[in-house]
Amino acid sequence: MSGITLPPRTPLREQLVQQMGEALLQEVMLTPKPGLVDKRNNGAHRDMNLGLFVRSIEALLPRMPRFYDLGFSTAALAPVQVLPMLRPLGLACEAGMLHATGGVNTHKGAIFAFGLLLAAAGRLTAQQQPLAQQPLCEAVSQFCRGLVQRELAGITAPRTAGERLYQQHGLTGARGEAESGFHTVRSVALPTWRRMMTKTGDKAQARLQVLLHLMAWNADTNLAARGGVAGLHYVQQQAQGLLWQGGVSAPDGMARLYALDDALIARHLSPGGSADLLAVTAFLAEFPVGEAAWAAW
Ligand SMILES: CC(C)(COP(=O)(O)OP(=O)(O)OC[C@H]1O[C@@H](n2cnc3c(N)ncnc32)[C@H](O)[C@@H]1O)[C@@H](O)C(=O)NCCC(=O)NCCS
Ligand SMILES: Nc1ncnc2c1ncn2[C@@H]1O[C@H](COP(=O)(O)OP(=O)(O)OP(=O)(O)O)[C@@H](O)[C@H]1O
Repeated sequence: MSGITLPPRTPLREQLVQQMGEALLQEVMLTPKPGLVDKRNNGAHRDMNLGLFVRSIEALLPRMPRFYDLGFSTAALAPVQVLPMLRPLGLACEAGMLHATGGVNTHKGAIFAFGLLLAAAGRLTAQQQPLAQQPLCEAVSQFCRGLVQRELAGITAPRTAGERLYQQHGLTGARGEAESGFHTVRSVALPTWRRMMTKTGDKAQARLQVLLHLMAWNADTNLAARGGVAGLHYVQQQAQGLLWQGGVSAPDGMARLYALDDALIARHLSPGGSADLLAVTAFLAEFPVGEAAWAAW
């Protein structure tokens, strides 16, 4: 593209893409995740398994630096002008995912979220702003300003689950979460992560507790697409009940988690959106990075 200033191939860009890959791998390997693909089973999915997720991640990562580069080279533009330029990259990523998975949607939500986050990181770096959680999420929110109103409010013939669920129930899904600057991640998941890491330092247990909190409060359109609003509320109530009884740290916490896994599988329910936000939480937990990390010392 002529006239576009691309960033130098800095270690920072490669570090961020590596952090994204690690976050996605940690998410799918975490076990037991109720209703989701993990090392114990394929959750409520007939068309997915662990190997497919790993192949999908391997297919996605080489495409992700483009989001950072576009965020960097468009740093002088108004944020709302950037999202339409990111969309083709996102759709190409989805095509790459579907090619790698034989047509199975493993990371649609993750591509959207991480494409925005990497573009935000590129924008902040070009603007010499600190790479920390708050400015990163604020930049994502600015990219997506008006997205729900623009893409969902006027829908007459819904083509996707997300569009249908907005029309029927006003659920905003991945778009709403991104436009809010990942509010659920910042207000629920990251505080839970920090609290658990301070309390026990056990990363696996902290991630399971984060997932439970996300399942308890996130309006996950994957659940609503599979089980209607009743299915979404069932999972939220079950997760809230488990947390109320002490969560994963309770003496019978893990046994209750396995039982919830079996219950969601029996009901064909999969909290895929919460799984995506779990990966976003793991990614953001690494920030501040770069100069901001040194400045934070
Ligand atoms: C914006 C997209 C992902 C919305 O897709 P869709 O209409 O199916 O919406 P929906 O929100 O139901 O689901 C998408 C995925 O998001 C995840 N998800 C569901 N609910 C939530 C939630 N509350 N919070 C976060 N993620 C969620 C699920 O894994 C789901 O598979 C899609 O339309 C799209 O534009 N994809 C191309 C990628 C792109 O635009 N990238 C450019 C920005 S980088
Ligand atoms: N470990 C995981 N297991 C299952 N789904 C996950 C996992 N991690 C993330 N997800 C998310 O959940 C989505 C898969 O859920 P689901 O299969 O309900 O979506 P779908 O493919 O759109 O629906 P359907 O399979 O009914 O056509 C993926 O797009 C992904 O965003």
